[in-house]
Formats: sequence, C-alpha cells, structure tokens
Amino acid sequence: MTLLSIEHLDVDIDGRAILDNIHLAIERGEIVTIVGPNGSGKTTLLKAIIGSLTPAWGKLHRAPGLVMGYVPQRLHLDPTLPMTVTRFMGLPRRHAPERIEQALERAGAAGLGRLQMSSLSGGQFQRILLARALLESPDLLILDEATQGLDQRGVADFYRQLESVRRELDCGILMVSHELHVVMRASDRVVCLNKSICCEGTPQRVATSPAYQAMFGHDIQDAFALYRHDHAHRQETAELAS
Ligand SMILES: Nc1ncnc2c1ncn2[C@@H]1O[C@H](COP(=O)(O)OP(=O)(O)OP(=O)(O)O)[C@@H](O)[C@H]1O
Repeated sequence: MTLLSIEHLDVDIDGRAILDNIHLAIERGEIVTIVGPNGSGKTTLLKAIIGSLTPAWGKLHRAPGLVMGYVPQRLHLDPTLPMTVTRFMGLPRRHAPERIEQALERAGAAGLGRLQMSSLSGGQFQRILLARALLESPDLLILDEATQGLDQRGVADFYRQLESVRRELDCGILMVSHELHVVMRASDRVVCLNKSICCEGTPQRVATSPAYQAMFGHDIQDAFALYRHDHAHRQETAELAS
C-alpha cells in the first residue's frame, strides 16, 4: 500500500530553488533512506512531507487518514528546566500513561519515564524523541539524522530498534542519514538527493551508480565493502547452522 507519493515537487526558499522536480513514493513496511551532501535539501524534503513548508509546485498525496510520526534533527531543551521524560512525552498534548509506557517500550526506552530529561545520555535522548514520534502508532515514521552524535554501537542499536518498530507497527520508515555503512545494511531503498534525485534503488544498485560514486567517492566503496562483508558472514552463519 502506498503511504505517500510525490510528483514534480519543487521547493523554493527566498527565491532559490532548493528542491527540483522530486518524484518519490513510500510503501507500507519499507525502510527508505535519503542520503546526500550537506545542504542538498534532505531536511527540506522531510519538511515538505510533514507539511511544515509549502512547495512551490507539484503534488504530494498522503494515503487517507495517514498518521505520521516525526523525529527532528535537533531539539534543544533548556538543561536547567526540570522535566521528567514522562512529562516531556505529554507535550504538547497529553496522553494516557499506558500509551506513554507503550511508546517508550517500542522505542527501547522502557523504564526511563521518571528520569530527568537533562540526565539522559545522547542515545537515551534520541530514543525518547523516537518514543514521542511513536505515541500515535504512525503509519509513516520520519526521522531526520536521528543518530547524529551517537557512537557506532549506539547507531547500530538504534537502527535495530527501528527494525523492531517496523515489524511491530508494519509502518513505513523514511529517514535521512549520513551513516553510509549502516544505511547500506538497514534500508530497503536508498534515495540519493542533491536538489533533485540523482539515483535511487536497492542499496546494491545505488552503491554502484556513477552518480552516487561521484558524490561520495571512496566513502561509498568502503561502506559497500562492509555491507558485502557482513552479508558474507551472515550467509556463512546460515550455512553452518544448516
Ligand atoms: N529557512 C531557511 N532559510 C533560508 N535557506 C534555507 C532555509 N532552510 C533551508 N535553507 C537552505 O536550503 C538548502 C538545503 O537545506 P537542508 O537543510 O534541506 O539541507 P540538508 O541536505 O538537510 O543539509 P544537512 O545535511 O547539512 O542537514 C541549504 O542551502 C539551506 O541553506
């Protein structure tokens, strides 16, 4: 089922073209990652999708009744402001305690409700943002560089949590990421953006596309080598188990 489809989308900011002729569709149950250099329009595209900015041109169709959850790129909270996780989860709208607990559990943050927001580690903070986006059991979960600042282990754990969210909610996941090696493992489809979409497809297909290689150079070869390496190991493990 198509959750969201975009056709001929253009976004201008202050008279400058930021996105040009974007076509994109997201299906239920798939994980799609947008990659691209700084300033290539990734956040702008997510903002157009959630409706926080108006496109200059094009069609954006959301499935009827579509519920979206959004994890922003940054959220600054005043560290001197006392606020528990549970209270934060109830902003700006109150939710039943059971619903908050369920969202925390789905985000891998069960038991953190009574902690102060200012006491959380970077990884815990990101999980609370994820939990907040899960409160309404979204059909489409949208994340903007949700693992920024986490160490490698934290990034891997976070992506594993997303896999479990997808399984549990059968939602679509659209995210922006700079972690190429994880993107290659965790995504069903990769979209490479630089004002327009330069290439898109399975991670394998995109990794070997000239447009993508021109953009990411050796980074992508390393990322793809790691991807294949991991797969080889998984296959060996399966063979050993059989
Ligand atoms: N509110 C704004 N006012 C003016 N220019 C803006 C605004 N928002 C975005 N831009 C410009 O639009 C372009 C794309 O920005 P955007 O944040 O979408 O890029 P990005 O790909 O998400 O970048 P990054 O990887 O650095 O987060 C940039 O040149 C940015 O300066």
